[in-house]
Amino acid sequence: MSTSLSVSKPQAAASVLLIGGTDPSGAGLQADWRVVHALGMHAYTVVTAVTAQNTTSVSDMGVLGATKISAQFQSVQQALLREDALPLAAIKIGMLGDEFAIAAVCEGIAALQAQGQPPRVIVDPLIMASSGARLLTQQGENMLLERLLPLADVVTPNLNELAQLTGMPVTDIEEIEAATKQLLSIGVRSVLLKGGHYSADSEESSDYFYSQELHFWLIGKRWPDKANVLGTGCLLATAMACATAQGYAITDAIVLAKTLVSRGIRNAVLANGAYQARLGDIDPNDWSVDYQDFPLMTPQSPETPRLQLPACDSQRLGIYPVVDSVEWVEKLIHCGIKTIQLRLKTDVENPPTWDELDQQIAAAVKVCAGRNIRLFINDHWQLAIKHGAYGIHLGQEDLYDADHQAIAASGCHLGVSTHSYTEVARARWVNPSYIALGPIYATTSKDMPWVPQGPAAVERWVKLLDGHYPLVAIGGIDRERAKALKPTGVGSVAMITAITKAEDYQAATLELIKIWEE
Ligand SMILES: Cc1ncc(COP(=O)(O)OP(=O)(O)O)c(N)n1
Ligand SMILES: Cc1ncsc1CCOP(=O)(O)O
Repeated sequence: MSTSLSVSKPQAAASVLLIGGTDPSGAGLQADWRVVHALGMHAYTVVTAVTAQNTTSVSDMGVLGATKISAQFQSVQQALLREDALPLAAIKIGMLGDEFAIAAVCEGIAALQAQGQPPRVIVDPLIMASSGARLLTQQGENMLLERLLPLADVVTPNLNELAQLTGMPVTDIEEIEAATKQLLSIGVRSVLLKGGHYSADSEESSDYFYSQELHFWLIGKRWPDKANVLGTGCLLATAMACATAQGYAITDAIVLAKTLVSRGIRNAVLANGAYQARLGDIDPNDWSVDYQDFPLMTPQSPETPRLQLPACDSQRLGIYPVVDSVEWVEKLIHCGIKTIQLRLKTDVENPPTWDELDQQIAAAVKVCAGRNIRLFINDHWQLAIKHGAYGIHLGQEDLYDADHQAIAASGCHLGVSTHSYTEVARARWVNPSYIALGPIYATTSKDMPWVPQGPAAVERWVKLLDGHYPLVAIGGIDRERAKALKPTGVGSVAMITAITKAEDYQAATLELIKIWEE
């Protein structure tokens, strides 16, 4: 899996545009609207079709003419010209009905794109209702492929729609992956296949994402007592649109949306013969993400068994210096440090030989031996295993190049860096011994594309992950910031500068330990 993930940049309030058909039983635009409302956002709507349906049949359906659809787009355009308008940051497209509606929608989108910052476009390509009735004409299907899908940032078919759009079989994982790739060949930028790996006896519901740069499976818990919940496809695509409108990168938007769908299904209630998703109260700042709804992400088949890495002896790893020599390891354990990382970064001009790395790692392990020190080795997992270090710390890129089976078999602990919802979902797949969260504050020790997350984010991560993994906050942490982070409940703070560049490293270390243990 490529690691070139885009970076989320939270942005000021923005609006979304919902385009689709109405459904009196609660899916369609009505479901879309509930998501936007639950997230405290503003939605414009363009109605393309009015349906009369319930859970068993579609009894009537009328697609609006192109003039009526265009007139609605013009109203939205005018509203967006107002000075107090919330900028349009995302468009979600659901039911379209026929080729004339699609043509009107394509023109409307082009006009909106020309008017301001182009919004992200998420298309849920509805072709059939679950009752089997067509929601899009055959001509419309051709136009969807030719004109609309190439405008989308993400297309979210279900299995039937993927088969219908590609004409390919989708009965197993290989076929699913091949059909998803095929959609890209007609100009689609990325595909999120909903429920791509699903069987009645599976405990999981897995979606598959594919783009030029990245592919992954997203594995969520299934709620078997809540079967066929209405409108979950609408919910997923709309939640993705809302998240991108809030500044989340596409992959973070997908993780958040999957979480919201799981929450909706878990809390679904039976009404008029069908389960209706219930979102309940949601805090738009953290989407009220609950651990039981949070998915795992992996480039491997969802059938691959998950690793079991050893748990750390404590959920609270304390003050955690990250240092670049054996000498530093020795000096700091004499100050009372119990968790430490040897981070031997390769100097491009003068790279150390394998033997030099081997000697330093062997020496660091020896210094810590018999002292109850958690010594993590950054990056060089083979040497950490060879010398029996307590643990290995890997970033996301190194994580996917490393031999997970070998690490798990070695008994070494594993810490993993994360910077976003996506990376936490990826880290969860390998079941690490701890999760590092960064950068919390701006750092001068490393160039990073990520926006510093701040202490409020640490609080959110603790709320989500505490008790499941020990957590380590890193990035720009000094004495005052350690004090500020303590009330978040995070069990550990890691730092380079505050210790290794301190005028008096011993005083600085003792002070940090005191603050943390007080
Ligand atoms: C405790 C801890 N957290 C994060 C990092 C960063 O690791 P990584 O993403 O691998 O980046 P580099 O350290 O390799 O630059 C860390 N080292 N320790
Ligand atoms: C390696 C790393 N990963 C995230 S922030 C960081 C650097 C932390 O260094 P400092 O404590 O000097 O900001």
